[in-house]
Amino acid sequence: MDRHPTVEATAEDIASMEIRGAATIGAAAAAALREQAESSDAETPEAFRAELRAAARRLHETRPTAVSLPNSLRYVLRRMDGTDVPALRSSVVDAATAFEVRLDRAQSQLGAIGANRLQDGDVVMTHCHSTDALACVEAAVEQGKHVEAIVKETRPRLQGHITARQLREMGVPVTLIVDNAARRYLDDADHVLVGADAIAADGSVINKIGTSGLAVNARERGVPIVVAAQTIKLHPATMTGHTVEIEMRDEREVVDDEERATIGGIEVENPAFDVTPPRYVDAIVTESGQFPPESIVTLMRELFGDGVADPWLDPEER
Ligand SMILES: O=P(O)(O)OC[C@H]1O[C@H](OP(=O)(O)O)[C@H](O)[C@@H]1O
Repeated sequence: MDRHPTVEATAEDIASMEIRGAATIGAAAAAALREQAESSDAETPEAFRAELRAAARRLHETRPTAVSLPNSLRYVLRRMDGTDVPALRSSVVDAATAFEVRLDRAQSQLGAIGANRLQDGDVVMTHCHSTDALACVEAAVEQGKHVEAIVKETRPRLQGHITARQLREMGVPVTLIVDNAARRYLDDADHVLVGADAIAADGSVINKIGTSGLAVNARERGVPIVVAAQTIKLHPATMTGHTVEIEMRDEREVVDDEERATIGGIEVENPAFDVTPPRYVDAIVTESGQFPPESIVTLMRELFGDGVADPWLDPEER
């Protein structure tokens, strides 16, 4: 069997952002590997392993920035073990399921830790849509705290609308603003609360484009910047000096072809993420506790000290 249709569909949905958000992408990738394993008709262990690696490669090539995707694939493929196909299959199924359970548990632990930073009556300003960041607000609300939110709409994909909807479902009063209004409304905010697609070893935060400008403005206004990021957002390759690739997305997300033609010959750039240096970040909240950005490398060494091989590559390519 070649790639399972679910792998292909998941890959397409990640690329088109039908499936989006770093944690959600990681969970979807693990589920797709499980589907591939469950339906595999490989007759030899080698064929099974090759199939799983091919599926992981397809998922890996979809979006380059959120490290939860390779961390998810790594988690599952490293646990692929056995001398026959049934054993290999069940190791992959178990690993994918364990990964999903871990994600859920990590997010609720992180939420409880992040909620401690929020006081009754606080106002948070959000950027984009982060399930990790929202877990902090949800836990605070469940503790009985009244929290309000100023939600940046987040051009060009308007993920702020998802954030606004989910906050309303929690009963949180929401003020939606355009991105350009953020500085004006920072005076009304007690925290900037964002997620992350990747955290580098020096504590830099790679998150939705606009995060770094927001952080600089928040620092100037004296508003603390909190990043909610479970440990699958830690980018192990940055420990050895690799940089994080910033995804450039389709120009038509910024301006459609018709409008562009009326403007005349212009260049359009659409980076999906930017890098916020650690000096603009007050705390990174993970399921293992909260850290000043500069000390996140200690946690990274603990979690990824055993190396960061890419198990989706064929053995001869590694
Ligand atoms: O894992 P959670 O916290 O849900 O999301 C983390 C981050 O993923 C999103 O990226 P995109 O919308 O997929 O480009 C945002 O940048 C968000 O902060």
